[in-house]
Parts: sequence; C-alpha cells; structure tokens
Amino acid sequence: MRIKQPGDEIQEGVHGCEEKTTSETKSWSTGFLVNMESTVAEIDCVSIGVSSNDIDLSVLYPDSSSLPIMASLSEADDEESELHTWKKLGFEPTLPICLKFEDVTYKVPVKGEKTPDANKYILHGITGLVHPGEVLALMGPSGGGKTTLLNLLSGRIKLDSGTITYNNQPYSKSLKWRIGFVLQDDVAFPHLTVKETLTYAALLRLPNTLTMQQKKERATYVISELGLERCQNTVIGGTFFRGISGGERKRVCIANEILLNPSLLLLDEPTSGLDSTTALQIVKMLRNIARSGKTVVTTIHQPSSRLFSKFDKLILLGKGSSLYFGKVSDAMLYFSSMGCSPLIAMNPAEFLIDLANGNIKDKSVPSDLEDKFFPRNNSLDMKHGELSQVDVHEYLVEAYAVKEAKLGKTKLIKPLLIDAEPRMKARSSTMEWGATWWDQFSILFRRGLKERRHEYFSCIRITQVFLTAIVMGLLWWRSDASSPKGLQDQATICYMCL
Ligand SMILES: Nc1ncnc2c1ncn2[C@@H]1O[C@H](COP(=O)(O)OP(=O)(O)OP(=O)(O)O)[C@@H](O)[C@H]1O
Repeated sequence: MRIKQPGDEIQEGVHGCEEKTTSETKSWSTGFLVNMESTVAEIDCVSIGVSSNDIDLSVLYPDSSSLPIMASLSEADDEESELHTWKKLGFEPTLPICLKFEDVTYKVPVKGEKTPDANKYILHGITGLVHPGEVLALMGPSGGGKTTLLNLLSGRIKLDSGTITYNNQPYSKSLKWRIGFVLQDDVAFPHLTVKETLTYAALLRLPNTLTMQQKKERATYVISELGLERCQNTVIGGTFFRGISGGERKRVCIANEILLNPSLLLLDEPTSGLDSTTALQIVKMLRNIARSGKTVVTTIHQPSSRLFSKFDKLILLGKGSSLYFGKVSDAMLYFSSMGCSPLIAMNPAEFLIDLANGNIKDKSVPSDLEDKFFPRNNSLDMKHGELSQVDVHEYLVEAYAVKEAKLGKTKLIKPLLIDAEPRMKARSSTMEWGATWWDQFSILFRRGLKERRHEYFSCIRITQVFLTAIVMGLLWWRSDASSPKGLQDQATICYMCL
C-alpha cells in the first residue's frame, strides 16, 4: 500500500466529489457495515507491515468531512451485538474499491461496412471517479451509452481505449466476485417465493467455507435488511399470474447481489417502471448500501428532484459523450455558470436530460453559443427556433472538454491510495467459491422441482398422464413377447414410455 507521498495532490473529480453523510446511514446496519479502519489496517499489514495507527486516513479521504463510512462505522463499532451477527453470518469484511475510469472509449463495427474504419462510437472519452461510500449516477437520454459504460465498468465487455482501474489496479478475475451487477431485467423464477429465491441463491453462490446454516441465515438477514420480510413467502410472479410488486422485485434482484457482499455494486436502471415513492426508497437503500463501505454506480432515467438529490456524483451522458462529471449538487451551478438555466420552474434532472438531448426550450442559451451559430442581427426567438440539437450537443461537449482541460482533467485525480492487489490475490486464492458439484446438483434439482411443481402436480397434467397410460396399456394389452414381431412391439412401448 502506498501511504502518503510527499506532494501527492488529491483532487476529487472535476468539481470536487465529497458530501457529508446524513444520519440515514444508521438504518443500514450490521453485516454490511464495513469496518473501514480495520480493513485498511489489514491491507496495510498485508502489504507493508505497519500497524493501523500508522495509517493516515486523511490520505484516503483528503477532506475529513467526506468520511461517510467512517462516520457510520464509529457508530457501528459501539454495537458489539451487530458485529457478532456480522461474524456469525460469515460476512467477510468488504475491501473498499475506488473505481476510476479515464478517457473510456467504446466503438462497434458498423454492419455492412467493409472498411476497417467504419465504426460506430458508443462512448467517447468518458472520465470519472467514485469512492467507497458514494453513489454515482449515470444519467442521460435513452441511447446515451449508460448501459454500455456500466458493462465496461463491470468488466463484462472490453474497452477500446482508455483505462478503468479498481484501487489503481486493472480488472482481474479476482475482482469478479467483488462486483455485483443488477441487470435492468433480471431473471427470477416466477414460482419461487422471495425466501426460496434468495436461499437457493445463497446456497449456490456463497463459498463452501460457510456452513449451510450460515448461508441460510445470511439469506434471511438480507431479506430483513432489504425490507422484504412482508413478502418473503409470496411468489415472484410472472406474465400470467401476480406475485410481488415491481419495487419488491427490484429489491429481490438487488438482494441477490448483496448476498455475496460485493465491494462494487453496479445497477442498470433499478428504478425504471416504479412510482416516485418506491423509486426513492430504492435509491435511499442504495445510498445506505454505499454508506456501508461499498461503491455504487447506477444508471437512472427520469428521477424526481428528491431522488436526484440522493446521489453523490453524477455523470451526464449525451450521445456517448460526457457533458458533466462531478457532485450532483454542483451540476446546476456548472450549467448556469456557462449561461444555461431553466427559464421556468423545472426538475433539475429534467433540465439536465433536456440539455443532454440538445433541447433548449424554456432554457437560457449561452451567449457564445448564440454568437457562434447566428449573426448578431437575428431575433432571439429565431435563434432558438433554428438552433439544432446537434449544435447544442456539440457546444456542451466542447464546453465540458474545455472545463476539464482547465482543471487538469483527472490526471490530478488521485483515487484511494490503496495497493489492494496483494490482498485481492490472497483472498481469491484462499476462498473457495460456490458449491461442490454434488451440492449444485441437489440444490438445482430441488429448485427445479419447486419451480415446476405447479406444472408437474397440476390436475390436468396428472389426468393427462393417467389417460395416456391407460390408452397405451390397452393398445399393448397381452402383446406376445415370444415372437420377434411381439418383441419389436414391446420395444416400441419402452420407447414410448421414455
Ligand atoms: N453491440 C452494439 N452494437 C451496435 N450498437 C450498439 C451496441 N451496443 C450498444 N449500441 C448502441 O449504443 C447506444 C447506447 O446504448 P446503451 O444501451 O448503452 O444506451 P443507454 O443509455 O443505456 O439506453 P437506455 O437508457 O435506453 O437503456 C445505442 O444507440 C445502442 O443502439
């Protein structure tokens, strides 16, 4: 681990990235609370052999007001019983992951075009940084590249240029189980109850170092932490029959990942299709998860203003380009400083998405944008009418690039100074993940039976089987096995039965 380098200058994002934690943190307790100090100390001991007292935590979080995790941790430290639960359930301490990405570019070949240069750029030089304890929102219009960026951050797809680092290390296999990914449309078995879903997931995915009982306890624990107790015995539900609500379903998907106690949680539109109150609950829950020492990155579509303010950092994407990265609370300031402000009362998120779409209706336009595209003698209305979305987009991309360049971009951003590689390697080599072959077989068999019990044991199905058996029995009644033809006949019935 690098501790403090003389002259190390730590800067947070383009616009600074810290925010003080609220008391809300308290609700997210026990198992997920990470003892950051001890974690750091452990890392330290592994790599350089000094005691935790030697570590200057201000190096990790230069601004002491930005120690959300620490604040909640000191509270947690007092609660011995909670720590006991944490140990009992086998929650290993989370390794804090500082995610940094710089100039991330991703392109795909255009179908039908033979020339090697015929590529469609999906992301152009996206830069960002998110620390443990923070929630980063990726916002922008549909097709802006949010899911693609999330996929790149999770290591699911390879980037074309740029860098993505996790505690200053590139992606490696040992990181795989530290990253939880909640898909937009996660698949769940419709006939299983919430409890069954999470228990089977725990039995299958948790390491064999935990006992069966510990795995079950962890599933129960996650159910209670995510407020799913009320619906734990309700089936998930599917297209043709009702089960749990949409918000509960999203929470089950999140719980599925949380079971593994990931350090980095990535979520693709966890609030889509939910009403604003339920969406707010989900985001508050994500915030609490983050405050427990995890790094959370989520895409978001049309957040309400209350929900929008719950995020710590924001990346605004428009057509694959970054239009803003920094603190959520600074986003409006940034745009108003360049002359872009709403002319009517507007939800800030709506305003930002409009801008990312190049829509300047009911917004003031920067004077240099007007000057750039229109001669001075044109009327303002005329200008607004003629200013194309492409012009606005190009202007905003350029303005952001200039701003970034002025601030020295993220060359000046120094993520958490943790050389976590030795610890990551040590952990991944000592941990045996997943169940044994036989366990997997028996768990999947039981899960399959439970999921399909309605099909297998339905009246129609049972009647159908009985009728078929009777018909076949009558057809082959007293068939003669003494002749080759009779034997052939009997072979046919064996085949039919199979
Ligand atoms: N493999 C691919 N091949 C071709 N085009 C792709 C590929 N992956 C993504 N795209 C395109 O890249 C753009 C960004 O896609 P992405 O799914 O990242 O957008 P998004 O911001 O998540 O959109 P939404 O909010 O609607 O989910 C889209 O225009 C999409 O069609």
